[in-house]
Amino acid sequence: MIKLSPSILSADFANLQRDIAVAVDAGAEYVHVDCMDGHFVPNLTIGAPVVKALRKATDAVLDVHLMIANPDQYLDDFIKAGSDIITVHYESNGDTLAQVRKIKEAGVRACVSIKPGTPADVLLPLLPELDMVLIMTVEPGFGGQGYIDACTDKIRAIRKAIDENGYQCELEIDGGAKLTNTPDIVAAGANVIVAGSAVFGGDIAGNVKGFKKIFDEFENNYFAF
Ligand SMILES: O=C(CO)[C@H](O)[C@H](O)COP(=O)(O)O
Repeated sequence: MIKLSPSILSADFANLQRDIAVAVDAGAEYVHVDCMDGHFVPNLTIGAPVVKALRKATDAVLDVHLMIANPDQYLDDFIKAGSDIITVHYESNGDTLAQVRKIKEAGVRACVSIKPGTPADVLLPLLPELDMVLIMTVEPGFGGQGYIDACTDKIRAIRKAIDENGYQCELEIDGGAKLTNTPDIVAAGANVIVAGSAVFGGDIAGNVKGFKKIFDEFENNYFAF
């Protein structure tokens, strides 16, 4: 199943509960929470206290993306805050596999992300243990950037590895997804689409429904054969 994970980085920060409710009521499966520390990326956004507040504000699946230099320092906080999925970056400090295992032992789904300049191969040894993998399709840090086309080959490579080995691992992409390029992104093999500006810029419910329509069309064609 193809899922939408609206990135609240582009939502109204004074009305997160409202904007999340509109997106979820319109059919979004996950809610993507971009946590940035001003070190791993040149932007400072959301910390564990806000995730904790969001946990009280919604029953939606909180898909928490840690763009932080030192996950080991903060993993406990994000686990206790009520994250459903936690993504750590392969490029962050520490032992990525140990971080994945810690997340899973806490009963939280674990995901590892790579930046656009990191080859997909680094994920291959991790895939058997992952609930999800996240291919960044923009340089992490800011919403509203253009999709980097060169990342599509990485989506294809990871989809092939997941399918050939029968791994139970979702494949998420993050950055620059619009209604126009999403058909190609899902055709390449992504099954969780993060979209920020394309969801929260304008009519939130209408935008979510636009993505869902594309997903439905793809699934109907795909399963028709
Ligand atoms: O992680 C992010 C930036 O680091 C954002 O989630 C991502 O860029 C989504 O925003 P948009 O859909 O507007 O590109």
